[in-house]
Amino acid sequence: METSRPFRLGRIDYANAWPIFHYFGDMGGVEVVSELPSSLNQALFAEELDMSAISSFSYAQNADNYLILPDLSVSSPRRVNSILLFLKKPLEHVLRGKIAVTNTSATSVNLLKMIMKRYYEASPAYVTQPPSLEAMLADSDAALLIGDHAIKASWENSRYEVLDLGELWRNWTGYGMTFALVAVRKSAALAAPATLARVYQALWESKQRSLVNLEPLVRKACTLIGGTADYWYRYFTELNYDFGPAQQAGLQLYFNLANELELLPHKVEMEYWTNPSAVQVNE
Ligand SMILES: C=C(O[C@@H]1C=C(C(=O)O)C=C[C@H]1O)C(=O)O
Repeated sequence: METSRPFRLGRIDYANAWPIFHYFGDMGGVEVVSELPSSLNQALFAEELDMSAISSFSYAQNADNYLILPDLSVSSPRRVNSILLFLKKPLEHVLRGKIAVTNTSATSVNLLKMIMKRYYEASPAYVTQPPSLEAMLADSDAALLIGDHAIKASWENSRYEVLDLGELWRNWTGYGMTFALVAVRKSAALAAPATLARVYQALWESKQRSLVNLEPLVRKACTLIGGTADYWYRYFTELNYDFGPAQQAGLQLYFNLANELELLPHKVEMEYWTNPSAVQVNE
């Protein structure tokens, strides 16, 4: 018997995760919490959530206690369009200077550190700040923003040169990058297997339905965030929501590099939840 306590599911409050959640309606016994990635990372770790979309870096930090939900992610094979480094000074100066990074991210901040260290062979200073471009650039040479904050800042500040971290990673490694995964705490998976299976099925169906017809998401984005329909069609199309062999290989490389650079204290072996209702029984 599962307990009567609601199953708590975390949803990333950025457009990049909409396909996974857009059609996830009310479900008995499930409470949805909508937050920015760093808050969700913390809440899942603190056991305030049972399952959540989280930064892939946060999965790696807690891989012993979490399982990955298969075939769901926020990834980009090439440019991501919303993980952007805004340069106030020329790049040569930034490489020796100071970068302000958003306090809403875990994956992208560490990705930036890897790119700086290994791709540019540079060691700039970092300072963490709330995601407000002008305040960040007041005292730094460049600023990293993610999600809707990055998108809006890119529309409003065309005077800055902008580097797309998805594109840099791809040019450097030849791989795509996975920024977010959906993870469940192992103890929650044991305590509520049937609810978990229902939630997973609904998230997976939301993804499929969203990608078959992007129009409702595009319209919602134009209304809530702004921009043109063309922008949002391209945005959702250039992102990828699968977690197949290609995405897994890119993310494993990221985890290995994070460990080599001591951003992660241990190696990571990805472990998956398997859907009991999908298991074929041979009679
Ligand atoms: C694609 C993006 O990925 C996001 C980046 C995250 C991070 O850097 O920790 C976390 C969740 C993702 O939704 C984005 O913000 O644009």
